[in-house]
Amino acid sequence: MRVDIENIGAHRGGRPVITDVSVSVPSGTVLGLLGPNGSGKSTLLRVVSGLAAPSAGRVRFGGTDIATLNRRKLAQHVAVMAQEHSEEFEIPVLDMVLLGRIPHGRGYGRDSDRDIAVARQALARVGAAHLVDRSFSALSGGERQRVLFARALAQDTPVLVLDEPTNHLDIAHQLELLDLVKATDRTVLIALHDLNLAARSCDAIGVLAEGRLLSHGTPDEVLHTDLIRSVFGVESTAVAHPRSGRQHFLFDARSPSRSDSHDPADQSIPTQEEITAP
Ligand SMILES: Nc1ncnc2c1ncn2[C@@H]1O[C@H](COP(=O)(O)OP(=O)(O)OP(=O)(O)O)[C@@H](O)[C@H]1O
Repeated sequence: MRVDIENIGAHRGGRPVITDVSVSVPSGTVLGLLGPNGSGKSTLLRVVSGLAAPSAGRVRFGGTDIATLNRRKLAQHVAVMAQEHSEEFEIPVLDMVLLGRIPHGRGYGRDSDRDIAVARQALARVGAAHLVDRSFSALSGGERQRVLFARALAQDTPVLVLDEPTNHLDIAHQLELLDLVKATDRTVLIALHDLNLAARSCDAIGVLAEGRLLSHGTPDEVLHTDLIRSVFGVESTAVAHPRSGRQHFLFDARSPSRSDSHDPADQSIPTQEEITAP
């Protein structure tokens, strides 16, 4: 299902934090949102998932303005994995994942055998089948992230909105989650902080800075050392990955103009030879 974000503006705390953002995500593709802390990624994702109303513009799923969908219909279209969530849910993991099935139910009552099968399958897909009988509140941060991702998968929606879903995950589980995201046929919007993981996992990248979409395109089109310097204030070196040939960034130092350090040694940027020397 195609997602169209059209001229979105959004306020938080009475202040404009998103200004005139337009971007389309073709059906079945992954859009990665990158940008410094506070650049508006979560706010934009809240608007796209219908959790917050925009102050301007509209979001369309498959051509339908999401403002016209009731809560249940919306939840049948989009599953959200938010950045912040209550840490102390004293409910079994299976029940937590079954919450994702509510939009498909006919009302309150027993979960169907199919709902339970879908929930168990989702837990297995994220490598969390062994956690099924544990209490959610007794899980580690990374385990909780995986269970919440399973809940989003179990919701079985054509659109997935994931706000920094790799938080707390060890590197193996980061790669596993992003590979699942990449392999899914759903349309995915995902906020990430790791530029290299984003380039590896996303079909397109959108870079937000101060609430505006500064750049949008394929990872190779968007990510380059000048953009990383101007948006993140970091000097970097692009190298070709020895096996995949894919562009990879090495982060060398904060840009001198932004660095807190006055020691020139802290700001020296290694040469290509220094980086590639064995
Ligand atoms: N509840 C709130 N009330 C007031 N202002 C808020 C609120 N939440 C966020 N903001 C402000 O809105 C702006 C955008 O925040 P947002 O969380 O969307 O950024 P982000 O790019 O997701 O940041 P991060 O990378 O740190 O998660 C920031 O200036 C932030 O301080």
